[in-house]
Amino acid sequence: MDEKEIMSLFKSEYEARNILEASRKRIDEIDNDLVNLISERTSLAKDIVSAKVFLGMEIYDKSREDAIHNKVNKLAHEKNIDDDILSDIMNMLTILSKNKQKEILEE
Ligand SMILES: C=C(O[C@@H]1C=C(C(=O)O)C=C[C@H]1O)C(=O)O
Repeated sequence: MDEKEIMSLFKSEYEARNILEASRKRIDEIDNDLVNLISERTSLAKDIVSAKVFLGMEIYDKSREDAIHNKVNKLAHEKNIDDDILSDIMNMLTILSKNKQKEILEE
């Protein structure tokens, strides 16, 4: 999009400020949802690590993480999101889960 095209999107400064404010409000709501979802994902650690101990499995499961990365890579392409960045985010989520699983075993 060139600058001329962007400038034609709004009729006034007032309108542009309103769009900015409404978009930021929606981002705040989405961030809230994301944190709640991350918390829910991480809180599955107790059930997961308990089942793994019973089954004699390690906390780290490479094949499961590879499957998650493949799935998210496909979604990144479908949604036109940078796949390396989405992969980094998934890595962070798996670290949260593994750290929580370790913490539970140390209790
Ligand atoms: C949650 C698990 O434990 C680890 C964390 C994973 C995750 O956060 O998705 C996936 C595989 C494991 O390395 C699991 O095995 O499912």
